[in-house]
Amino acid sequence: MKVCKFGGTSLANAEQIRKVCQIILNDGTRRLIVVSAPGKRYQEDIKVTDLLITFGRKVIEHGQAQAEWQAVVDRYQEICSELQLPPTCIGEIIANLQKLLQWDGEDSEGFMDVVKASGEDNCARVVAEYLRTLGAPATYINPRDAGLLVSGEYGNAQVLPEAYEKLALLKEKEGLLIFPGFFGYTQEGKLTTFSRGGSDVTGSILAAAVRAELYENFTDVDSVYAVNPHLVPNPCKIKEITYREMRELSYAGFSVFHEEALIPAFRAEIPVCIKNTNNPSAPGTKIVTRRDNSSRIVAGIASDVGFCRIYVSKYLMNKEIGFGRRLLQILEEEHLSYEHSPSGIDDITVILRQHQLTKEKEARIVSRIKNELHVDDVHVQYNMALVMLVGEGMRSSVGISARAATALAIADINIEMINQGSSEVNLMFGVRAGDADNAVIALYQEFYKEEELSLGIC
Ligand SMILES: Nc1ncnc2c1ncn2[C@@H]1O[C@H](COP(=O)(O)OP(=O)(O)O)[C@@H](O)[C@H]1O
Ligand SMILES: N[C@@H](CC(=O)OP(=O)(O)O)C(=O)O
Repeated sequence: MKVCKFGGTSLANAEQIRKVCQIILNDGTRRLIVVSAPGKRYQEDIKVTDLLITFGRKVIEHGQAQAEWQAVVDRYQEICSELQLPPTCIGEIIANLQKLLQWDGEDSEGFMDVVKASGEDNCARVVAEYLRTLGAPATYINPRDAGLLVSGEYGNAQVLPEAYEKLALLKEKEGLLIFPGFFGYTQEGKLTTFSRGGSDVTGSILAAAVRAELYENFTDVDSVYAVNPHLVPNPCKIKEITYREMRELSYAGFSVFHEEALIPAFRAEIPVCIKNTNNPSAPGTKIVTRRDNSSRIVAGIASDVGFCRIYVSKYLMNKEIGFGRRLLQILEEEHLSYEHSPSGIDDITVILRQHQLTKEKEARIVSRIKNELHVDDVHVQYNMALVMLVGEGMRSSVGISARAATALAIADINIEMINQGSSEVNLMFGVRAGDADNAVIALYQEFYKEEELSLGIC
């Protein structure tokens, strides 16, 4: 059995849904299908999930949001009528969406998750209905009935280990199973969504649970590229990439596959393939345990913005037992997660996602670090980007850091921090956010030279 996930771009309108259903029907082993909510139909369009978020926020703030609600209804109405689905289908969807208008004013975060999840839930109903009109035995599956149990952190659910046993029973069901992505239920029965882009996570969990022969993730590009295709035209295609490389690149900004989607598939050793709904015969990108890295040492280059760093210096820090622990404990007590912490003899930098910090929190942390750790200097710097070179082959290659640093110097980019992951699969540079794109381009030119591209090494 194959598990297939179709992203929002693959389900944006009736024409795309027709393509998706053809892909499903072309291969009898594609039986467990995960769908996202309809995505953008064109560049300036708005994804259904974003329409729903605007709707939910307005309901919370003003008690009603009729125009925003109608915008969501219109998207489904257009799809259902173009697919010529029986009127009961849109009737059921409108009834589901009407329930969202009757919020009782309690638990606004829980309400937002219910609102967001309705995007995938209704889309799964549409896809199942359309497949039935084509004569295929398709059933909509409710994640609660199927046992997709998750933790209760709204907007950031994590699958619970006990979910897998129940989900494995899906294998025994007949016909095509259409499963809405992006959400599950807590033990207490509360709907909770994964973080944004989380339908990839649902697909990976299901693939692991049913021990799928393959997890196919359908999107709108022919493959994963060595660099974001919006930054470099026609970048090198990645044919094979390891789970670890993909995990690092997803973390660092490859939005094509959710960073949390690798672990379930990896642990269950399920091969993953990223493919294009608009060009399904293209081989796509395979995510594998091992790859031959002799031809391509650097697998990919990514960047992400929105980081800040807390710089702390104190003479003889290296000799002070427990300094690092006490510093990180302050962050823990302030409910902050940190990403990295490169250090020197007398100083240490802690890098965080800056959305976690408010001005008040920053002031409190700085004052606690000063007063409790008696440091010489502490300051916070915002708007950093992390630029990451990733490749399993880097571990055994001499001179990668030197080449990267030289390329950045030639591009006149100031490196504010360098960090090499302990596994030596990644090399990370902290730069100003405004330099991130140029840094990626400079590194791409260094590691993917014209002549190599023309030799067909990519
Ligand atoms: N390195 C990369 N390789 C391929 N696509 C990338 C990369 N980095 C960013 N992307 C973007 O990811 C997009 C696909 O992800 P997403 O929009 O989440 O798709 P879906 O709606 O199918 O889930 C592509 O259209 C592309 O613009
Ligand atoms: N629809 C959700 C979940 C998702 O995975 O979407 P997509 O497949 O379009 O990235 C979101 O926009 O976050």
